[in-house]
Amino acid sequence: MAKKPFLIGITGGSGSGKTTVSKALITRLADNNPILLQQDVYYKDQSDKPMEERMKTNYDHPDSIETDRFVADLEKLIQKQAIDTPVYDYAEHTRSSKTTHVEPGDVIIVDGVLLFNDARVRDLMDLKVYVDTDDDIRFIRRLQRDTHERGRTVEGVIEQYTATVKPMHNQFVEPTKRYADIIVPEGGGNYVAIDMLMNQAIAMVKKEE
Ligand SMILES: Nc1ncnc2c1ncn2[C@@H]1O[C@H](COP(=O)(O)OP(=O)(O)O)[C@@H](O)[C@H]1O
Ligand SMILES: Nc1ccn([C@@H]2O[C@H](COP(=O)(O)O)[C@@H](O)[C@H]2O)c(=O)n1
Repeated sequence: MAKKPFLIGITGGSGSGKTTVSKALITRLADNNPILLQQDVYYKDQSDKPMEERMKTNYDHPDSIETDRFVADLEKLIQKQAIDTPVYDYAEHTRSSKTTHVEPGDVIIVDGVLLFNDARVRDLMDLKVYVDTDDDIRFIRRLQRDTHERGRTVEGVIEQYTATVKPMHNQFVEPTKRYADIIVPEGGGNYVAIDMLMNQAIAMVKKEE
């Protein structure tokens, strides 16, 4: 029987450094067949809605994610089956018509802002990590990233952050810190924590062999 993959879930507020940590782990675990799955690609399709309506969606509420499909895909990867994930377009606030084919791996790294919100998702994780970065640093990073990479204006980022991102963070993200096995301060720059996570993943993969 194929060995069970080791699943690491990485959550934390928007701009905390989840993706940076996840990608650093993928690089360090290159010899252990790692794959990355981002919860963001499971934001619900809104292609049937006009842009004006899409811009009003609360993307920091758990209802904005297609969690049933996300759970089903995670379960398939754990059973060593390949999946086809949606591709998300932040500038258009919806999915593109493409999909990404993902082959199963021995280490599965999953990152997402609302990752520990659903008990079904939490229960699939072997190691749960919360990246903990100050709100003001997260906001500055988000402002820079969203204006450079996600097609947003400065005014739009500030408005969205105040209206939904911050209140939903306090309601749905920060409280899930209590589910974490490990809390990583400052994210991407914390090489000690990233190396510890890498060593734990390698040890668990070897144990399963
Ligand atoms: N330690 C760091 N120092 C400076 N910039 C960082 C650091 N970690 C992440 N960033 C930058 O901040 C932005 C958000 O980081 P990212 O890893 O995408 O966060 P998240 O996935 O939690 O939203 C990115 O542009 C990234 O390059
Ligand atoms: N159409 C969308 C979809 C999501 N967002 C924001 O993305 C954030 C999560 O991604 P991070 O990489 O920052 O963790 C989340 O806070 C949503 O507000 C968006 O702006 N537009």
